[in-house]
Amino acid sequence: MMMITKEEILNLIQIARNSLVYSYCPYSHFPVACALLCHDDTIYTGCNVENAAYFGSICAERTAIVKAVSSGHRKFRAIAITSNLMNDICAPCGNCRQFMVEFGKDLIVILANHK
Ligand SMILES: O=c1ccn([C@H]2C[C@H](O)[C@@H](CO)O2)c(=O)[nH]1
Ligand SMILES: [Zn+2]
Repeated sequence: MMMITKEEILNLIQIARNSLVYSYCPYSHFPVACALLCHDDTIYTGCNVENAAYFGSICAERTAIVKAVSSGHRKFRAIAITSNLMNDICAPCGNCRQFMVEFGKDLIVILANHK
């Protein structure tokens, strides 16, 4: 079983929250961001990047995974996902869940509200 410390969790959530400002979401007006912790402790951030062809939009989670994989990382420990919702969490879509499980079934998924 993969382990993660409380400090690592809080750090990932903070980094994800800090990346919300980069979200490009002129169509949904729903900013989502995340922080992906690699096996070697490298962290990649991601945000949703939308497109006028809405189904061409990419979610925050896949942005981070694609950044990491295209930089040589394939083993991940955890991902923290957040949005601008003060009192609710944002759950990853099916496409992103498929992307996550592709690289390991024991990824720790942290869903955080906005501070
Ligand atoms: O877990 C999620 C859920 C939604 N979105 C994005 C996709 C789209 O840009 C917007 C509205 O669904 O939020 C993400 O990035 N991650
Ligand atoms: Zn998604």
